[in-house]
Amino acid sequence: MSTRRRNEYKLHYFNMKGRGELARLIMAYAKVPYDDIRYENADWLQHKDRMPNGQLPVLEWKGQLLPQSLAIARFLAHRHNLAGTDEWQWAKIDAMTDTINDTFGEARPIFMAGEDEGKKKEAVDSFLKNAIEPLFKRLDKMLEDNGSDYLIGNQCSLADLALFSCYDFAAGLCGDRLPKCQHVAALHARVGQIPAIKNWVEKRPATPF
Ligand SMILES: N[C@@H](CCC(=O)N[C@@H](CS)C(=O)NCC(=O)O)C(=O)O
Repeated sequence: MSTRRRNEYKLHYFNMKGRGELARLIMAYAKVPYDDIRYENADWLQHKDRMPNGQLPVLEWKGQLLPQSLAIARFLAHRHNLAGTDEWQWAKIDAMTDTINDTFGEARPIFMAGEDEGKKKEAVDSFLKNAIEPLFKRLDKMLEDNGSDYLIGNQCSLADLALFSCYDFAAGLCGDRLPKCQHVAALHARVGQIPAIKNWVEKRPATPF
């Protein structure tokens, strides 16, 4: 009989950062072991009907399946001390996380372009111009004005991990074309230096974007 303890959580997603990496980052930050289940595109249709919305990510906890990346992130943030110090701060963290997460929808045409390099370039240009540049510029100004090391309040929260995840996702798609926003880049570096996050980034499976 195996004495190995089962992990409390299972995260179901594809082998990409996308909408799943935020949950992985939270669990890395909280040092919670979990099953990081990654589906290959070719196998996905076999599993699709088993998922509540027919999409991923899905968090499995106590035999139940929770869809929606932000519902998953909020649940984990509340359980692992990333939800701020009071209800108002949480509302601001939540709003910021939503705002950052909106960029994933804007990246969809890049994936829809398939092998068409011309279309792909157009979609990357549009993603940068319409989603990433306005977001990063707004956040850069906000960080400069609030003088804090973090987006909301004075400690790392879900919003900072969302920014870290979005930054890496955008870098994976746009490379060195990311806008140069010094406060945003400094926050990304600061989060990347948190030992548990650094450890995850160094050890995680190769994950393109
Ligand atoms: N609003 C959902 C969107 C989920 C979503 O679009 N998932 C995509 C991957 S990022 C997916 O499962 N695509 C495969 C499919 O729809 O069959 C969330 O935030 O989790």
